[in-house]
Amino acid sequence: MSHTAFNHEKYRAFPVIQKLDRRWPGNTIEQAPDWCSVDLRDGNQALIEPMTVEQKQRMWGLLVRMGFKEIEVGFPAASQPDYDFVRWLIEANQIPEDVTIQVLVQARDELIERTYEAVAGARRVVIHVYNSTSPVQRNKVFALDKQGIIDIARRGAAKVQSEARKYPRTEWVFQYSPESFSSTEVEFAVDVCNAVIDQWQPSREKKAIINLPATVESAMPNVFADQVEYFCDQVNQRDALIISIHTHNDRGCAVAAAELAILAGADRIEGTLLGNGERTGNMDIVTMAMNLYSQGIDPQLDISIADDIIATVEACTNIKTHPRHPWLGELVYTAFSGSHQDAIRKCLAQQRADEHWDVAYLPIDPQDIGRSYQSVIRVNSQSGKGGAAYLLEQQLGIELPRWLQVELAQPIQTLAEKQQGEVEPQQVLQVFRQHFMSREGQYQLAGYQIDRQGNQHHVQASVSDADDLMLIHGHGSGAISAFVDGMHKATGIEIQIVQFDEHSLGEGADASALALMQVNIRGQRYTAVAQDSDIVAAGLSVVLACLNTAMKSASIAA
Ligand SMILES: CC(=O)SCCNC(=O)CCNC(=O)[C@H](O)C(C)(C)COP(=O)(O)OP(=O)(O)OC[C@H]1O[C@@H](n2cnc3c(N)ncnc32)[C@H](O)[C@@H]1OP(=O)(O)O
Ligand SMILES: CC(C)C(=O)C(=O)O
Ligand SMILES: [Mg+2]
Repeated sequence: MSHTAFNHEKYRAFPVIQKLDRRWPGNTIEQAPDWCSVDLRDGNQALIEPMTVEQKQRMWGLLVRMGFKEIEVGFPAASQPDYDFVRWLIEANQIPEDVTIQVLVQARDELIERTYEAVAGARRVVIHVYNSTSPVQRNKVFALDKQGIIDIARRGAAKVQSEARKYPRTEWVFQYSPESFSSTEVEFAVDVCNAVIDQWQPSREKKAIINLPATVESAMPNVFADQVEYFCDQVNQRDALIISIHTHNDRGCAVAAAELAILAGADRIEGTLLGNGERTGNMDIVTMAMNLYSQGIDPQLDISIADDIIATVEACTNIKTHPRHPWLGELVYTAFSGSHQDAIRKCLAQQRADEHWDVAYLPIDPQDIGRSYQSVIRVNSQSGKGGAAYLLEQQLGIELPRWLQVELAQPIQTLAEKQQGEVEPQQVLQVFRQHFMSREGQYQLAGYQIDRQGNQHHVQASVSDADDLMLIHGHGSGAISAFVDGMHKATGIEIQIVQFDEHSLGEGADASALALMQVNIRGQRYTAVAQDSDIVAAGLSVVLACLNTAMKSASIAA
């Protein structure tokens, strides 16, 4: 049944920009932009419970560790915690030489004055002033015409400038945002910014920052790129400006919009870690940085400390990270499905350290961000033979032959379906031991002796048969075939070896051998694995283990 309130006719399409000279589609990103974290401001203002000073201090520590050189630390004129935090940074000497703090303020005189008081004594500060410019803000919020909006911007810019003169020991950088830029007529956005630029008179040596926000993301990223390219072409004194981008994620494209904006000529990106921020969040800097990293570009941020990033963001925002969050989510380097596991296993086995990364389904090496290969492949009912084999191989340190992978897949699938969930690596090992390495059975190897003449082997072995001890003699081209011959003579059971593999486990005094075998007895196949410190004993024992498995089945026992 349709819901009458759900009516698309309530909305209209975003106006198309008639831009026939667009150049950005042919550009590429070749280096990281300047980054500015706004976690402590835009991220903070969107939280149910804004960060305490302690949480802000913790977030600050992380941002510095990651290598941010510009950090918007708050809106100090808005609240006492914001003010106190900024004072702590300055008075406790917490700002490294190469890091610049940024503070946000509305274009209002009393707030600008308080903002300067808050940052007094800092070495270098970006004063970020803004007012909103879009039609809905002009008409409904500010009830002003275009000139009225330009006047707010110019007056705010002038006030920022005059206050700065009162604190000559600080190096001031001025930043202006036409808030709601992407919903503003782009020609008018240029006019407003030109008024601010005219006031500030920046130069190539002393640039101003013009920050272009998609305060609410309202159109596709290509439209935003057109707006940014138009702006960069038309704004005055482009070479005296740093063009910054501040996108939000209302349509889920904040990162894409920021990337296309770089193609369109922007220099700097504002965003937050893991995308916290108003509504659906700010542009996620971690995602954009990792997008660059995975293309061979140095992101100039340390994302290798992924677990630290997640733990700190979660502790400061009280928001959990989605397990499928791009690049950092708990599940993004994990494959449950069979064909993915198979491909990952094969590619990982061929990946060489001196070659570019080229692994199907894994866009980067999970180890780069501290994830182990152990967690790459996980097993549930969607998994094929490769998954369980991979987990077992990780634990045993051997490569399972394909025929045994197939054998192992069946009991693992049964278990996965039975428990309706993930099969842990330990369970895979348990199933393997239960199914293939049982030491119980009628026949056990008690001792052996081998004579070799040329290619001929003669085996004399003692095999316990329940309470008796059988002495067997056999001949063959190898120790195993000679033993099989002896067992045939002693029991009348013909054993045909279908598959046989041997691996050594461990090294030195602790080394042992693993013998893997599949036999055919009276038309049926049986599989077993035996382990022994002696490689020949492992090979003979696995014959008996296969025979024991066969003896337990109805067809042989009968
Ligand atoms: C897109 C963004 O994220 S912008 C940043 C938004 N962040 C925040 O607002 C968080 C911190 N802000 C606050 O705590 C408060 O807004 C304060 C303390 C700064 C100011 O509070 P108030 O004085 O009550 O004003 P408020 O913010 O509600 O704004 C209302 C008034 O300021 C004017 N105003 C709002 N923004 C601006 C601006 N950028 N420049 C100039 N005037 C502005 C409005 O027109 C309105 O004027 P009116 O009272 O004459 O109608
Ligand atoms: C203050 C501005 C830059 C902002 O946060 C926005 O427009 O989203
Ligand atoms: Mg914002």
